[in-house]
Amino acid sequence: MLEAAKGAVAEPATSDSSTQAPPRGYRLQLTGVSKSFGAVHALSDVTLEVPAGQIHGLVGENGAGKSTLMAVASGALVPDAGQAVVDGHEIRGDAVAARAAGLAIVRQHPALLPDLTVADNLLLGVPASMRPRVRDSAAWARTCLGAWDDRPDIDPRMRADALNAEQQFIVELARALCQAPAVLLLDEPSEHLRAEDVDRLFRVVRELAARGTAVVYISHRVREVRQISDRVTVLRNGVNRGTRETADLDEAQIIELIIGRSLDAQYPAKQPRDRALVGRPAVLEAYDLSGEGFSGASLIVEPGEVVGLAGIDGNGQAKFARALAGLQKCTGQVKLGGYDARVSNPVAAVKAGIAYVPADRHREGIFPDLSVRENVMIRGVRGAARLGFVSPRLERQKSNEILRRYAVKAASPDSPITSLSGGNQQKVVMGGALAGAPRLLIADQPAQGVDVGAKAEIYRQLRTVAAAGAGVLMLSSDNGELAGVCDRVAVMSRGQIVAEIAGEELSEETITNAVLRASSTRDHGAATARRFRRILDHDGASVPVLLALIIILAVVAQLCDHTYLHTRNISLVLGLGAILAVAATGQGLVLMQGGFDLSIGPLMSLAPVIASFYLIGAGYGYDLAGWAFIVLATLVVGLGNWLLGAVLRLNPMLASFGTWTLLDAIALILRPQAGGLISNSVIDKISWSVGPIPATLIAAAVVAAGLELWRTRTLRGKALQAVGSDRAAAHTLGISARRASLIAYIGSALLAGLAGVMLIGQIGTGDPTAGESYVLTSIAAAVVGGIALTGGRGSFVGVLCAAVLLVQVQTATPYLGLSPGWQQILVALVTIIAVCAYSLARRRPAR
Ligand SMILES: Nc1ncnc2c1ncn2[C@@H]1O[C@H](COP(=O)(O)OP(=O)(O)OP(=O)(O)O)[C@@H](O)[C@H]1O
Repeated sequence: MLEAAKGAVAEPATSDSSTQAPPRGYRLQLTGVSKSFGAVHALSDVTLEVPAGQIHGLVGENGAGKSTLMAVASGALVPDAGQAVVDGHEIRGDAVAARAAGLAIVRQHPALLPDLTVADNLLLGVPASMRPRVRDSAAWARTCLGAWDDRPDIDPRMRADALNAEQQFIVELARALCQAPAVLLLDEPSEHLRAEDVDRLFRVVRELAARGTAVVYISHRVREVRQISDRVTVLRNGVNRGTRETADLDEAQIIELIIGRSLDAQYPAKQPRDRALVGRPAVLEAYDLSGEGFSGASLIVEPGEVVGLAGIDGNGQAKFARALAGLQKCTGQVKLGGYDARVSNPVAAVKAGIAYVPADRHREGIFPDLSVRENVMIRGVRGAARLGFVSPRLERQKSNEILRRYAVKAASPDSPITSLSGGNQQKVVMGGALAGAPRLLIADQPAQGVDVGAKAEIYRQLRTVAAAGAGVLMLSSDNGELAGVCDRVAVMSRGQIVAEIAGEELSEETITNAVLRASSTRDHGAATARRFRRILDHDGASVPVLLALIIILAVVAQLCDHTYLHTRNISLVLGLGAILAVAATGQGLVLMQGGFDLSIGPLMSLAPVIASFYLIGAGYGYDLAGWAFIVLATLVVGLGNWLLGAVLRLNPMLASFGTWTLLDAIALILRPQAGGLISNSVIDKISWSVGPIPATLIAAAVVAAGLELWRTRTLRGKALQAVGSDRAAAHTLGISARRASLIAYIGSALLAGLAGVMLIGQIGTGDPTAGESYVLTSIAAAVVGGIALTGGRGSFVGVLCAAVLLVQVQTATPYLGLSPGWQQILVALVTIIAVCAYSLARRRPAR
């Protein structure tokens, strides 16, 4: 096994190292593994053993159980029966233990945390013993990525959701490779890679195997499995159908083992176009189309024709196709069926009869909250609608027909789409698009991740749709597939169509030649725009803007009324700003991990209420009891919110609404009306200030800066963001969501308690409603400060600035000559503008 030192990455194989004898014995042993999901038996008594240095192909139809088996091996799933052993360590549903034992997995759908940077994703995804110091992570990540590509176009500071599917996959791959794993599981690794990168992958995999890594290689590309693997295991319906030496099998035999019968032909026969279609206007005429990534591209698709778009990824073909589907702006002329058409947006494109199947199934293809049936019908729903009404009977009938035709393996049509295997999800997306009887079908990687049997069915359907008079534009990184299915293939390079191949000339070789001969580009354009976007995208980008707004507002208010910048007024704004800042920081902590806390305001009220009974100058014992009760109350509330939200899994908003009501009631029982004077010595201590700067603001700044450091410089801080960013991916990486929630809720309650204590300095009495206004303003300040309501990102220093700004907006209105009603209007305006600005800055261009 490669030596992977802390903070280092695996050295690329040298001729010396590759000649070392690999360690003996099985590095991966899966014995008698069974796993069911309800009525679906995903695995039944499967045994798979991979010795050191072996590359083991794992093949089978969609839904055969390959990914489930790998999930058991990697600790993501607990088997119902059987055992998984990685390099001598038994693994049972513990991803961290599997990783520590030397297992690395490259999943079909990369488990990346979208709001975190590439460097953070790499850092959190490797075993603890290999992690560098957090502040060295960017340089370390560069080395990790460099192990895959010596000129990586991925900046470790980019957020994962800014990467395209191929780049995301490369990050997942780099994460696995830099661990120098004892066992490497590759689940359909070539689906996201360009042809030349597949060769590189093979090289890397062979080097790892030569050093003793046991590799499991899952793929539907039988030719690749034959090329790379030493032995091959076939799974069918969750059962191991046998393990053989790969060299003993040819492609046809492997296919036969996979589908249980021989496949007549992978590609359908290309019938000549129906005579009736000849002479009809072209389905698509695109003239001189230009947009981001392509220019001057012209293409015609005749009725009955399947046209392919080939080219090295990043040469404009995907963007050209998206522009035709109305998903990207472009100039030029588009005609559909002989008439000028506007495809300026997807609604117009769909109305014009264009159906688009995206390459990125997870981001744009499936509707994860809907069932299999709903996902099928949502694309082809027009076929089941009469006068705008959808007939449930027809919908059921049509969706069942499509599920049957593509042999979609699902427990029931009403199961959630996310319970389907990756390839079955792709079949649903394709089946739905084809059912919509489009005039022009644009399919980007239509057979991605689909098994050989269903691939053949998809190809047949593409030809059938065309034969019926539609036009098909197909994009694929597999030139063999383009040659097999298309009548004509256009090759794109540097955003332009540089060649067209048709008829007898059309073959995998001619396409590959044309692609390689064309000078290509890899989308490095718009680097400046990307740099600017990265600046905007930075979590701390809000801070200078908010500070500038604070100064501008102060100057304007001072110009309107020269008493505005009076020391007392400054002190008041900063004092109130500090209270809101601490409350909003607590709110931000919870929001960042994907929760919500409505109990902050009422908990703030409780502090002065408790203080009004105990902190009244009645002696040391009373003081001690008062402070102890305040701390205890915050801890109990924090723990309660955590139990309800993270353990009992109640909706966090509803759970904390319950706590809010309860706390309100307790405060009102203790003090039905404001009363009870808190001792002056306590108030004086809280209200202490340095010139116009209150001590509370200094405390708020220390809290914000401390949490900011914690968030950016510690693994716990990053883990909290990871949970908010994508709970499922965080779970896969072995990050405990419960622990992150506990930190967030306890932290939030403690900060609410601190804000309540600060409130004592302002009101000096036990007011049971004093904190009420902070329920919503704490959320507003957190959002204006840049914390995403969806979790995963934001800046605590931004929250501090936003709190001061919001208080300043409220206090400046009389100085600006506005009536008190304007206070709320201005706060609402600032919040809405901030939300719009953040969502624009964080919007990702579709890829
Ligand atoms: N979380 C889940 N809930 C319900 N069913 C599931 C779940 N995960 C997998 N399954 C089912 O288990 C079976 C095996 O799925 P698995 O993802 O292992 O197949 P696969 O061989 O990897 O397929 P593909 O080649 O399409 O990726 C499928 O029928 C799938 O629908």
